[in-house]
Order: sequence, then structure tokens, then C-alpha cells
Amino acid sequence: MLYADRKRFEETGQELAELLEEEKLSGVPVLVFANKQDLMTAAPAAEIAEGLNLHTIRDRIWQIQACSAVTSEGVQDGMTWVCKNIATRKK
Ligand SMILES: Nc1nc2c(ncn2[C@@H]2O[C@H](COP(=O)(O)OP(=O)(O)OP(=O)(O)O)[C@@H](O)[C@H]2O)c(=O)[nH]1
Repeated sequence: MLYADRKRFEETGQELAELLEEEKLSGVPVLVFANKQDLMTAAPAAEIAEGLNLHTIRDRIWQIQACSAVTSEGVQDGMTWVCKNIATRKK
């Protein structure tokens, strides 16, 4: 997911919250890539986490990973997190 537009954080956060209510996704870990970090204009990961209200997620583990698809920085770290946490499903 790419979030470049700060005005849409609230809307995106709402959509994410609705998605996470889906029964099939119950307890499934959430990883958000804060992409485009090679650009000065990119919102920092902390700002995205705040904007999407990730800190209100209590029913599963979640992570926000700063990355750049252009330089590939952070991409591997995010995927490693997925591999480590994919089997953990909070009941
Ligand atoms: N500088 C930079 N550009 C990126 C990065 N990731 C994607 N882009 C560029 O951003 C543009 C949009 O990429 P898409 O994959 O179409 O993403 P999108 O979600 O449809 O659109 P955005 O809202 O721009 O994220 C393309 O020109 C990509 O090459 C990145 O990490 N850094």
C-alpha cells in the first residue's frame, strides 16, 4: 500500500479499520509499508502510523515499516517481519 496523500490518511485509516473487522482476517498480523522514503516529501512512518490510527489496533500485532521501492531500503525488513509473524494469530 502506498500512502502519499496526507489528506487521505483519515479515510484510509477508516477503510483499514473496516477491513480488519472482517471475520476471516481476525487476529491476522498487519504490516503497513511507509513507502517512498527516498523522497523528501514522503510522510515519515510515525506520521503515517498516527494518521491511520494504527495505535488503536489492539486485537492483533501490527508493524509499520519505512521503505523505498526505488532503493529497496526497508523492503526486506518488512518481508522478514511478515515471515516471522505470519503464523501468529491472536485469538
Ligand atoms: N520515489 C519513489 N517513487 C515510487 C516508490 N514506489 C512507487 N513509486 C512511484 O510512484 C508512482 C505510483 O506508483 P503506484 O505503484 O502506481 O502506486 P499507487 O498506489 O497507484 O499511487 P501512489 O498514490 O502514488 O502511491 C509510480 O511512478 C512509481 O514508480 C518509491 O519508493 N519511491
